[in-house]
Amino acid sequence: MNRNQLVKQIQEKRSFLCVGLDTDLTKIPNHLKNHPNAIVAFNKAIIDATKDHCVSYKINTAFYEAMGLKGWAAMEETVQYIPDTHLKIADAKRGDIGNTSSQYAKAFFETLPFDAITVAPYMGEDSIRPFLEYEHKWTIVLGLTSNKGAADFELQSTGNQLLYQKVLQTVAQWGNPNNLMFVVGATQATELAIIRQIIPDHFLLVPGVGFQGGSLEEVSKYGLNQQCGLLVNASRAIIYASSGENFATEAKEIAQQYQTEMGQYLPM
Ligand SMILES: O=c1ccn([C@@H]2O[C@H](COP(=O)(O)O)[C@@H](O)[C@H]2O)c(=O)[nH]1
Repeated sequence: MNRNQLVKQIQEKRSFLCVGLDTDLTKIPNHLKNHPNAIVAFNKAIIDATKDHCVSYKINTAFYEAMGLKGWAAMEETVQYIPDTHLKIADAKRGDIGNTSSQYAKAFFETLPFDAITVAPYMGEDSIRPFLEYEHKWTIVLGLTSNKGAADFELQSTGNQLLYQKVLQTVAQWGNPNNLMFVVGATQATELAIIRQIIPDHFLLVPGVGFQGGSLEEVSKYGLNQQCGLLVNASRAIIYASSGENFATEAKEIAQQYQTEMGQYLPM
């Protein structure tokens, strides 16, 4: 999916919501637990219920990898079920020496039909370059993450700027706003004004609203650009809105609430 297609989806739906499919067998409703393909059945119901209210789905691969072969199969079936109108993100946080990163890129962009993958920048340009070589695919680089540990390295000073700011400035030169995005946690909304000075045009993937307490209003105030430029992710707040048989209708309700609020903030 290219940038124009993504922006068109956002404009049509008046939503920049990304639903996170962090599906955990221990948390899905009891009536589904004995289903022979429980994770996929749950995910399909969530996708059917939320697809009119979001423009993207983010599969955090950890939840699937933890289940071994069955998990990979569930991930594959899930990503194939997501409509092509929606940006399909693998939240895999990969990155290694060049030839290994090439294999990661092949795994998520060719073997699996993801549009985007999250990548850690710590190993530098050659670890990210193989992902950027794919046309119409997105590399989403960790910038300023939502967790407390962001203070350990990302928020440390390196001369006249913070480490995460140096990452944004440097990595932005390796790609362009049509193939690169950055992760910025919603819990870091106050940094967004500075971030927009460094990377005014890039899309930002913003996790951390809902359970982690980030504010959609603050993120939108400081992070939106002329073409929206934001994908705000919520995982647990949507997929576990109810643990009963009504889980999908409750998930729809929460996704719709995010969509309505997002519509109020969108500039276009
Ligand atoms: O800085 C980061 C980077 C990634 N994540 C991931 O996003 C979701 C958030 O889930 P919620 O349930 O909405 O809190 C999850 O997959 C994280 O691994 C993040 O939270 N922060």
